[in-house]
Amino acid sequence: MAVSISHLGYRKLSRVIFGWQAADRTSLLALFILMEVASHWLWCLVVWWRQDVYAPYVNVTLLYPLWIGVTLMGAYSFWMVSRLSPIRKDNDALHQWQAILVTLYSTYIAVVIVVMGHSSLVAGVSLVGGAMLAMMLVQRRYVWRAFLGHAAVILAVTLLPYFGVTLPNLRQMSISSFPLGTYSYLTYSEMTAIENAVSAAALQKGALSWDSLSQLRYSSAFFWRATHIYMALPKAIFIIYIFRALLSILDESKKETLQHANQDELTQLNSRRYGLTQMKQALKSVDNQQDFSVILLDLDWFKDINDNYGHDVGDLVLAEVAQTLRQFFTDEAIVSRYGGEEFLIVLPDTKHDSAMLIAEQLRRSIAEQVITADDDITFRVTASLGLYTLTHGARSCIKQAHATLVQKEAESELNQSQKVKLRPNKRGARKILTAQLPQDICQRLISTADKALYEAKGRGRNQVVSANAMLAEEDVGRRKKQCGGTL
Ligand SMILES: Nc1nc2c(ncn2[C@@H]2O[C@H](COP(=O)(O)OP(=O)(O)OP(=O)(O)O)[C@@H](O)[C@H]2O)c(=O)[nH]1
Repeated sequence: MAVSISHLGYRKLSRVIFGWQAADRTSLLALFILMEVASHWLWCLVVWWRQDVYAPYVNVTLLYPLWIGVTLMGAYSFWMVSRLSPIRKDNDALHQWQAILVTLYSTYIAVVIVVMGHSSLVAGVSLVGGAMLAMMLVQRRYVWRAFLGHAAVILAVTLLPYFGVTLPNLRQMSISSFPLGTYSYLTYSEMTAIENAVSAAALQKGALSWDSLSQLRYSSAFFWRATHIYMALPKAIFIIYIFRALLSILDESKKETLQHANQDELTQLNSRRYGLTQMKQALKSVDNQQDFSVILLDLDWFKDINDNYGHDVGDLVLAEVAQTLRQFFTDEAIVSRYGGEEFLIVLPDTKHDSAMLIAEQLRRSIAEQVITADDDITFRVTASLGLYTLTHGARSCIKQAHATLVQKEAESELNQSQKVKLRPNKRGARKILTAQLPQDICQRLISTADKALYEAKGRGRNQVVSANAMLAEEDVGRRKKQCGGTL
């Protein structure tokens, strides 16, 4: 459990704590319990010390066993703080200790609440807050069981007096005037009723005067309410503070995870998966009159760069080319690292001729770029590019062909169901309504661009080849029939 000065600070400290091993976090829970128990011990000390003032409302005879119990729990928590870290490797033992710690603490706090006089404030904070804090630090199933046990105790404490069971309570009252003539044993409910009456009397005029305030200060009502606030409020603030830290850490780690999933670490471009997701979305949002272009770019002889200059230099080249791509394109283009030294560029709403022009300019920019690996090593790289533009005409043709296919499938499904006298499948009918572009349309576009890229490599590299032009050279009749040859 090493926390250095540099860790101090809300976020850093929380990160360190949640990064700890289970044994250290259990020790930390024991430390929190120790702190709470110490505050109870202090309360016992003050009441014992000022018996002269508090004797009218505190049953001092019961204070001693409570104080002993608090001391024992404190000693146990203290021992746990130092005991747990060394057994970090023994999982079974650690889990046993965690179960014992949460059970003992739940029992302890339930007894304290009963003996000090249960109030909804203390019971609520202990029940919910204690469980929340413990769940962040130790095995959740133990805390859940302890929480249920604790809830049962609170329910029992609330109901038992109605069945004539009197629970031991530190609260007592000796009143020499109204409403009782002499000291008398009162139940917890009777005492709180009197305390409420005293408070109401003090507040009768709607505002608290100094006289009534001092009258209240020395009353049992004030003492016990102050006690409950002392027990519950710091604990509530502390737990909410820790919970806030946990949530902010969760937010940060969610952001980090998303970034890792969506961004390629080396090039800082979109990852392949995120690039494809964005491409799918872009394809959905282009309107009926817009063309959609896809470029696949692959660096030439990249293996040689790795072999000649080393893998680090290869990485540097990838990062520099990625930088060129970022500078070259506007935000509308979707640029992602598709594979090792392959990049996918999606240009929504871009016609074939404009896309060819862009691809050619890009090829030239990369070829002109001088890579400086070390002070004395400079070289250039080239790239081959394959381009395919899905024209709006081809797109509606594909949609239509796909809709026909889906309809045929649905009809055959319907016939099949009627043959075996099954109820027609509603999904089949819905398919017809939602049929748009086929699910694998992105892969089809990319593989068409890939064919053009392969052709560019075959033609000697460092050039742009259009898949549309390649397809145009193929059998026109077949292409017309099938909406663009290979697609
Ligand atoms: N440094 C580095 N190399 C990578 C990375 N990813 C893939 N490579 C390497 O890229 C090289 C790709 O080699 P090839 O597929 O033969 O391609 P090429 O040498 O560029 O040849 P052509 O594509 O035919 O021009 C392989 O040696 C991979 O190990 C990476 O992230 N960093």
